[in-house]
Amino acid sequence: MTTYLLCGARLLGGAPTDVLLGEGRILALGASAAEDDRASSAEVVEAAGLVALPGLVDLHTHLREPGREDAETVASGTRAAALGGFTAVHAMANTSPVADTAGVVEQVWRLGRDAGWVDVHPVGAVSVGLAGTHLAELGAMANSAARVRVFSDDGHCVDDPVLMRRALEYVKAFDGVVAQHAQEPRLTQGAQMHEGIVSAEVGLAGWPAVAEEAIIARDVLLAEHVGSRLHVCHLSTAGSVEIIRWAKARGIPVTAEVTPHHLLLTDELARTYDPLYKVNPPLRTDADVEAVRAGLADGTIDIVATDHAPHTREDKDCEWAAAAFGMTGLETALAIVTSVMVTAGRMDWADVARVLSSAPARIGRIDQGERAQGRPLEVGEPANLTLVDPDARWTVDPAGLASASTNTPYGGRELVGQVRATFLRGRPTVLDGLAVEPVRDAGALP
Ligand SMILES: NC(=O)N[C@@H](CC(=O)O)C(=O)O
Ligand SMILES: [Zn+2]
Ligand SMILES: [Zn+2]
Repeated sequence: MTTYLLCGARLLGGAPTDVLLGEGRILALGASAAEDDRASSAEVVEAAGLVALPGLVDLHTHLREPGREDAETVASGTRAAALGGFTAVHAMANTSPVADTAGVVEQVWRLGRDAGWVDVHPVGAVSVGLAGTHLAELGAMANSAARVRVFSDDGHCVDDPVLMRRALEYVKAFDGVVAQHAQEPRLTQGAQMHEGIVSAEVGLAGWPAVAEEAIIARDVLLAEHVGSRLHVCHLSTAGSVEIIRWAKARGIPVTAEVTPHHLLLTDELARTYDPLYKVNPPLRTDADVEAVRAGLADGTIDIVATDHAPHTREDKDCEWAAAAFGMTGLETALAIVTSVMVTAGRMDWADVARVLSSAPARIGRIDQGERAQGRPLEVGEPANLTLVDPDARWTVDPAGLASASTNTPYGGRELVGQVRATFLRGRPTVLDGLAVEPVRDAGALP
């Protein structure tokens, strides 16, 4: 088997170190790496100046297969993920058919394994058909080959408090987590964008912050009541950050995610009437952006998740009100976190490794190793890692991205931080910023 010697990589942004990868694992670090017998035949990867991070893990990706292969497939979306530095993604359940049975989650898991770009961990639906009335077969999905641990009706809110309570109780049996799309449906009927000064001025129906905050407040209390893990998807308001901060101080087992777009963009962009900026939850105000940045920096918000939501031209190239909600994000996520948090001095690379790898891996229960304990990149750990040029400036070209859909809101924008290489179990899926080949080794290491 080929071994790879990464020369002079800065582990988590530290001093330059050599890293030897082989047999799917990190074989050696530092001076011993180059001296190791197994390094003599290694392929050398020049990594001077590059930061080595543990392979990124996305807890929230829409891969659209089965059902909307015109927007994305497991193969196209996971190739985009590898180019974005990811080695694992959680595939959301709002497919067609919905991933609400063991059969569908196993299908998605197999498609991911066959594609070989990243590990695909299917998310199971909470309710049958995402309809919000009957609990899906959570246990069967958990016990399937896909080993589902994250359950979500994402795209829809589990608004019935009794169903939410039952789901929280049920997933305890297999250490699962319910990931809530927090949106009070009655408060957001017909809503098109954040409710505020801009919505009033442009004349689009408003989506009040309270529609998100009311559900999060209810759900943290439910999680406390039943003693079960709750995860809050794509939190977007200052008030939501306050509620999570309060809940954590109280010891409630809640985790929260923010998307790159909610860390960067605001509702001012709706003035363009360009549906590229139409997303659920909506882009909020400057004050909200500042609150989610502060919440991420102080650990109130646990992770960054992309909510990569590819849509076809037919679904996006139309007037605002008719367009689908969602934007792509796998290939720009790391650069936005770098630009907004690292270059700005609010987070270091160890923090990036936490919010984009170890914390999402732990929430999704996808491995029990050092990475999940927050100590990635140790000898013996799976060789899932990403090399980033921390200073590279690049301009986003929608046509140059690998996703099958082009609905990125960042076209023409200059970002800092570029993925140069991604390794999945010791094999490169990306080298020199280009996709190499998938890893077809039938799954995880023993
Ligand atoms: N985020 C979005 O705007 N859209 C998502 C659904 C979701 O994440 O709620 C989608 O599936 O398109
Ligand atoms: Zn959602
Ligand atoms: Zn989503």
